[in-house]
Amino acid sequence: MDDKLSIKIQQGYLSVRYHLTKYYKVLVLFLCTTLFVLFGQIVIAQSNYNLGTQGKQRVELIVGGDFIVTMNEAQPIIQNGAIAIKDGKIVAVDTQYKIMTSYRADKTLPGDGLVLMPGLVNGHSHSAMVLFRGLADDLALQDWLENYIFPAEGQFVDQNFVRVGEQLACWEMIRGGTTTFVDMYFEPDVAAQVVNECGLRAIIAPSSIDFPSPGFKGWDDAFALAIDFLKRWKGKNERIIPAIAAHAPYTVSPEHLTQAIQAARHYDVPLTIHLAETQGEVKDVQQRYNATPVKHLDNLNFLDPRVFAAHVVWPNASEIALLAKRGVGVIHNPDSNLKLASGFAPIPAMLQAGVKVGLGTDGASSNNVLDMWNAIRLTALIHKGTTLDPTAVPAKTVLRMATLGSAEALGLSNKIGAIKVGLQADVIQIQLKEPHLLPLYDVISHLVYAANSQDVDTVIVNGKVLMEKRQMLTLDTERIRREATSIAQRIKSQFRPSN
Ligand SMILES: CSC[C@H]1O[C@@H](n2cnc3c(O)ncnc32)[C@H](O)[C@@H]1O
Ligand SMILES: [Zn+2]
Repeated sequence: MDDKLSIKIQQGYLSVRYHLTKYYKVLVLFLCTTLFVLFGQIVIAQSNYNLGTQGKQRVELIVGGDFIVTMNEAQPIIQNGAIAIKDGKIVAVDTQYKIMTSYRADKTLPGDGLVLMPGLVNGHSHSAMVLFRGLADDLALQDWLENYIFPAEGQFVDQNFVRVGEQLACWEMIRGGTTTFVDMYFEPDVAAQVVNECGLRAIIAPSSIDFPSPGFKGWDDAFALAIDFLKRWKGKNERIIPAIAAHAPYTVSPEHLTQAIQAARHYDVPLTIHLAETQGEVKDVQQRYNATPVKHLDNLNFLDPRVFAAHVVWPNASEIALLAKRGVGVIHNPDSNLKLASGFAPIPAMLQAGVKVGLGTDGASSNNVLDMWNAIRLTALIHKGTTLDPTAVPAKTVLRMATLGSAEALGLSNKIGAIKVGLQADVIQIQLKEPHLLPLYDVISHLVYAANSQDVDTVIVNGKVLMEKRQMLTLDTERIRREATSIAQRIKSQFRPSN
């Protein structure tokens, strides 16, 4: 029958019928069935979703990785893993399947082609010195410090210098996967404000030294400001830990070193110092105090677990034993030690003795980058060369030093340094797809010997994403570039070294 409309009067009603061909009847039947099936599927999906989300715990963030390198002895590497983050802390570490079926998150950062690991902990830096990057190279420590750096600091370091320098340093550190750093410098309130805004975690240790430094006549006024700073900041911000810094045994008198450690104990804060950095320092301290630098500090009752010392290139065997016994942390800065020709710190012997050893970059005018991947790679290489032993400081040990090792040395391992339930969520994702990371046999090997700072894909501190897929989220990088360039122009035209 042809399609046609027929209108009839049937039993008193007006009947409108549309006569369809066989072909159209099949089509209508097909459409109705499809609609019915689709509707059924929507109902089933909705009830599955309700069932799924009802049983799932809500978290803020889920972060995945093809591998999680945890630094937790109990579960060192998890394949196809993920973590759940709530209130800035890690609340679960497991396989992706377990995490995805147990938690629902406001945001998920999938882990395909990525390693998830603890953020890097830079145990020694002078952040704002990035503005002196490349100003004085190829010099020995004393010449570099006395004739170039101290004069430059006297001439240019002020609040604006530290604000811009700190921002530039934080930008560089976030790009490279550093999530916590130690800042031993000037203008601590400005530094703390920048750290607060950019989202990193930092120990901020205002410098005290026995002679004039930017803004100070000498030790007394510098130390008074340091105490004032720590009284105002201690316990105020989860990510900002105030500390005390005494420059070094050759620039701070025994009375002032004693004052520093007493204050650190009284206010219960960390204390940091440059120690046994060069052979010249060992000679100088020996002559003045009739003791080698570590022994000199021990004679002053200075050494305890709240102290962490940068460099320690020239300790003798009994001093290494003393550092281990007193629980002092040591921060190894291989780039700086090589560039200033200070020497090779006896890291294998210190690890063997049980010293808490972490890694740092030092300032960007003795390095010249705040790049922990360089420090990791150098540490894994130079000690093999100096000991003629290829098993010295293996890859796994170095990666531990850059994360949990530094955290232990700084007294922060109850908060950071590993991917473990209860610790703060300071984690990074590293890409594994670029050619220098292919093929992949051993993820730890790649992280130590092949990866670099540009492989850092995403950075999270305290559960907050600071860089996502290399996109900076908390700093105005264009403005920082402009301001840093303008300060550098002034330094270039006005700086006069003192020799
Ligand atoms: C008082 S701490 C800040 C002070 O230390 C200077 N400094 C930077 N790097 C080093 C180093 O390797 N050894 C000794 N002193 C260093 C920095 O320029 C500040 O003046
Ligand atoms: Zn230093």
